[in-house]
Amino acid sequence: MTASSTSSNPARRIAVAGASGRMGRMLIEAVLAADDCRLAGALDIAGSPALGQDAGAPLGATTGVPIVSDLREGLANSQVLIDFTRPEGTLAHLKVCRELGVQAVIGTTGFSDEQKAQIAEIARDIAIVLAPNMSVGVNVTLKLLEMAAKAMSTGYDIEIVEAHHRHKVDAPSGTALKMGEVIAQALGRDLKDCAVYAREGVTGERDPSSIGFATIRGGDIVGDHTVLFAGTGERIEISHKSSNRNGYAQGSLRAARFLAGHKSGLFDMFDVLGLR
Ligand SMILES: NC(=O)C1=CN([C@@H]2O[C@H](COP(=O)(O)OP(=O)(O)OC[C@H]3O[C@@H](n4cnc5c(N)ncnc54)[C@H](OP(=O)(O)O)[C@@H]3O)[C@@H](O)[C@H]2O)C=CC1
Ligand SMILES: O=C(O)C1=N[C@H](C(=O)O)C[C@H](O)C1
Repeated sequence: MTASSTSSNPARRIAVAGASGRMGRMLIEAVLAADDCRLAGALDIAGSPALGQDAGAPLGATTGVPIVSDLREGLANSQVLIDFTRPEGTLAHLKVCRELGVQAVIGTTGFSDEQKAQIAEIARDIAIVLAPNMSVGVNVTLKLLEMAAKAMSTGYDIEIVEAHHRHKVDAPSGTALKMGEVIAQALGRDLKDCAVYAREGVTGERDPSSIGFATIRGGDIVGDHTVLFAGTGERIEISHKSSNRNGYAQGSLRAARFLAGHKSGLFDMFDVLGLR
């Protein structure tokens, strides 16, 4: 939905955390371009050289919204925070969101189980969308994987290969892990018991119940994911490739619009896109 805002349907007031990051800049551009959204705050970490700049400066735009590190100041006028930062930053932001009653769309990846549990606890008070990949294409791919895994539950070895830019700090990607979880669940397995994250030396033969992961880091690759179902005499590859970051930003805005109808609860992009 990209309906223009009206007096009965006012624009969503959105703050962006990690405003000077790769996703932060993309999100600010997307918010400024959306008729039904308004940039209401921009946050970055203390010490960032971007602090004090107009949030639109990298785009050559003047928004009147400065990038600040004070969370209460950055969130004061906002209904939703869109956060693509680091796990510890996101958790700190969420605590203030809960205090102020600000909703959150979280794209950050690399959370520990304990950090995920903290997010779930905060979602008892505010509505949150948490997803390791906001793009429509990746979420449809997850549904395809669910179907493929059920149909190829025996006789096929499952390997997940992901490739990202040289700056990415977590591995495997949040999306690759989610793909693994979806496949494991479809097969009645627990990813914790069957994931193989590295192979080196004399590893022995492949355990047929395992789900393998391989990680590539290099250059400016935006985000590629391929799941291989390798059988005898045939193999199937299901791939998604992002060629820019706009799909992640547009998915985040859809999530921000979706949250308008919710007071509390933890949601993902299946909820936002009606894929559940
Ligand atoms: N869900 C999805 O669809 C997608 C998820 N991601 C995830 O989003 C996250 C960010 O990715 P990307 O934009 O490429 O990363 P960047 O490193 O380009 O940007 C991160 C931003 O967060 C800031 N930051 C770093 N640490 C903290 C902290 N502790 N508290 C507050 N702010 C902090 C950085 O500031 P500084 O540079 O000064 O350190 C920077 O502005 C990653 O976890 C990535 O995996 C990415 C793309 C899509
Ligand atoms: O860091 C990135 O760039 C991306 N991170 C997300 C992930 O870890 O899955 C999503 C996307 O692949 C880009």
